[in-house]
Amino acid sequence: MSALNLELSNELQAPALAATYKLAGRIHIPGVLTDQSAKDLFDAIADFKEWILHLNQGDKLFDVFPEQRKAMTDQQLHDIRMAAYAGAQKGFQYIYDNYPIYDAYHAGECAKPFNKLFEFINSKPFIEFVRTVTGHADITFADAQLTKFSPGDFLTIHDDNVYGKDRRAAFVLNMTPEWQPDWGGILQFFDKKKHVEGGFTPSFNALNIFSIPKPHAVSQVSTFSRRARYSITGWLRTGTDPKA
Ligand SMILES: O=C(O)CCC(=O)C(=O)O
Ligand SMILES: [Fe+2]
Repeated sequence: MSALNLELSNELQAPALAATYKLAGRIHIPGVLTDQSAKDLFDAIADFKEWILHLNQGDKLFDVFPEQRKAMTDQQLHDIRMAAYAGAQKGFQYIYDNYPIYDAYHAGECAKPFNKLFEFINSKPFIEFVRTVTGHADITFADAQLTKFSPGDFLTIHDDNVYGKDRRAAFVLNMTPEWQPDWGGILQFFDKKKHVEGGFTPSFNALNIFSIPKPHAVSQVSTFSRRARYSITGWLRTGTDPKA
């Protein structure tokens, strides 16, 4: 695959988007990349094979790297999944595949096509666009991971607020072509009484941005979903990138 050359659509109306964001604290921006960029990015993601199975066990992170995963039996993988389901009955839980673009980039080992993706989300046009939309003129960099939610995967309610990370807003760029709301994987937002106050269906080439802290979740992808839910997710941060 040739190098990814990503560009923002030139039809984006940043000031109007900023007005919506100011009112709601969140926004769904369809058609954020040019059609060619979105297609090339999707092709790179669909080709990618080095997914890490990413879940928590209580407060601890639990990653299953590709080599370990290949060596596991179906029963072992099933048991891990059942442990995640049991965890979700008690508290905060997630299980999905990821690839830590930000960490890999700074370690000098980012999988080839995604170097360019990381550079794009930290490029002047992208940072200026998200500064305008969010009203946070002090955003200086973005971190990112690639995520893949397969049938059964989910991320329960949380608010993204981590002390010391200086996150100004969260972003999710959805990259699965065609998605039915019945397939789950909805980014849901909750009010103080835990009612669903709104949600974004993952639509292809749409960028969701939301303020922090804001309780949200990714609903479980249905067992009958015909696709996996692919996204690039991360945080728009201020200050000096500690890994740069
Ligand atoms: O994938 C999404 O829509 C949101 C992901 C998320 O909330 C997170 O990674 O903290
Ligand atoms: Fe989140």
